[in-house]
Amino acid sequence: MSLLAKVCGLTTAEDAAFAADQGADLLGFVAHPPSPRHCVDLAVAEAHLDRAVLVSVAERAEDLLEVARRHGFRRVQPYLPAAERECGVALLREAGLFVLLPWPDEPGQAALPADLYLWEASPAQTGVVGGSGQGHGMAFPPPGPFLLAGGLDGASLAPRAAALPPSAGPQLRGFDAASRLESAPGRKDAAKVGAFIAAAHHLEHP
Ligand SMILES: O=C(O)c1ccccc1NCC(=O)[C@H](O)[C@H](O)COP(=O)(O)O
Repeated sequence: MSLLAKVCGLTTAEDAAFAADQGADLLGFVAHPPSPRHCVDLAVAEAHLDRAVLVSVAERAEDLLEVARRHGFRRVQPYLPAAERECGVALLREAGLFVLLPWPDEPGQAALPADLYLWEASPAQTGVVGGSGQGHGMAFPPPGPFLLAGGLDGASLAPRAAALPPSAGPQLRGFDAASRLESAPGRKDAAKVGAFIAAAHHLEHP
């Protein structure tokens, strides 16, 4: 079974079209103004709704849902305050959205149900929410199938997959990368994007 490639932090129609043409399975569009990968015009995602993911840092799930509906997103990656997370994720799933739930590599998280988890570096480690370009210790695996993220690019997929804890390997469904695929903050490098997607699709499921 081929593993998935999610290219995250797309900000322009050109970069999104290139990643889609290269065969990216999922395309992430970030709604978080402090990020260099904030997508000012989420309408660019509307040409790719078959694989677009709304990646949003929001205080309330209702706000995220409103943005998702306005643009037609069918998948969301919600970053919600801890107190909102359980109810918010339930609300988004009840609304029929596919939830790719961020799972930072840190202890003590509630095992909320989700369609897929995104195992990424903890903000306590990186100092930022979401994309940081930093890997993590892979010490606290998600409770279900996941995409592995955190400082990945085409060259690092195979060694990182090989270093997964044995219990986590069977749950690996693919990879996500953002900042190490850039030529400048917020813009993707075509060669790096192509190499990442090819490497993900080349790997066999463990
Ligand atoms: O990429 C961002 O700047 C970002 C900002 C706010 C929320 C989420 C964000 N990215 C989410 C992702 O899915 C990243 O691709 C993932 O954490 C890996 O990032 P990177 O280590 O930069 O490859």
